[in-house]
Amino acid sequence: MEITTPSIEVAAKRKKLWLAALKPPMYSVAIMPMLVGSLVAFAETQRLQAGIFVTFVVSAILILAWENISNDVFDSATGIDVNKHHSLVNLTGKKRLVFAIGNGCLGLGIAGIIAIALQQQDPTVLVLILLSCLLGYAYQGPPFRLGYQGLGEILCFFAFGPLGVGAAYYSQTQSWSVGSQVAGVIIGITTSLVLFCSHFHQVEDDIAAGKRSPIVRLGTQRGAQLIPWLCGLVLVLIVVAAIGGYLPLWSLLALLSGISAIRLSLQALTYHDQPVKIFNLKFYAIGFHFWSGVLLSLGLVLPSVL
Ligand SMILES: C/C(=C\COP(=O)(O)OP(=O)(O)O)CCC[C@H](C)CCC[C@H](C)CCCC(C)C
Ligand SMILES: O=C(O)C1=CC(=O)c2ccccc2C1=O
Repeated sequence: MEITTPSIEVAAKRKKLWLAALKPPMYSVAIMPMLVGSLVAFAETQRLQAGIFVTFVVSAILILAWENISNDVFDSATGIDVNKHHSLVNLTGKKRLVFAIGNGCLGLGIAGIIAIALQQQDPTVLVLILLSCLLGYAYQGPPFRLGYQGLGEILCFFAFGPLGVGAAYYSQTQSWSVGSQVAGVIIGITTSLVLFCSHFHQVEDDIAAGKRSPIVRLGTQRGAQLIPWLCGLVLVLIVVAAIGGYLPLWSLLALLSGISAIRLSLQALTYHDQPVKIFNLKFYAIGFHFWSGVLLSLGLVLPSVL
């Protein structure tokens, strides 16, 4: 039998809390719009500006870090995070420092986007990303706090979808295309699905803090029933985009993510009203987001390399 001392247990628990606070898997939602938008440009033009791509990915990660760090600060003011032990504010007890670090991330992220805009002598990308950040602030910051009204998924759709993917495409081509916007809609829906799935285990805390998340509004059962329909919509859009010629036929590879969609739907339908079992639903949704995005990306690259 393994003997563990209390201090080792405490350290392991603390490490777990820090990992939960920093949410490493979540950063795939920042990378995917950049990857897909840039690869739609590559599929259409056979060119990829690697420096711009890397700068954009790093900036997107920094901007998402700001969103998450400042989320803990704003939520500490409403009392919604009292039971959230992995809130950065609860973990450190240093609200001002946490806020300053978050704002530092935002500053660095925007600096990267400004560098792209300056290199291209074109402010379009900067305007699109500033708009995304504005939506991100409106989600959680005063006086808006639109996430508390259940509007987060709509903001999330536009920020990561048409705006995020559109900005990545524009940074490569300095033009627009229907294909990139169709890809934007697909990424927008899968990203909003992650946010939607993050509410199931928080219904009680949300009601107590006056947050009317979509799951508080719909109830967990109807919320769970919506998930297969949203996954199905994504898969239908992939078929329509590929058959309609907006994306390469190889994009149909992304249909394989249907396996993740089935796992996600089954988990939601089975455990929707059991917080202890449903707390990790958002990671199932990240799985669907990840595989649909990666396989779509593969489908965008393969026609040029085969
Ligand atoms: C912070 C977000 C969700 C967390 O919400 P919640 O308060 O329920 O979570 P906790 O339970 O952990 O407290 C995500 C909010 C997303 C937002 C609507 C849109 C963000 C836009 C980004 C700032 C823009 C990113 C640009 C880019 C990568 C294209
Ligand atoms: O902590 C979370 O639950 C989320 C964090 C986050 O950055 C994000 C971004 C886009 C969609 C959903 C989410 C979260 O759910």
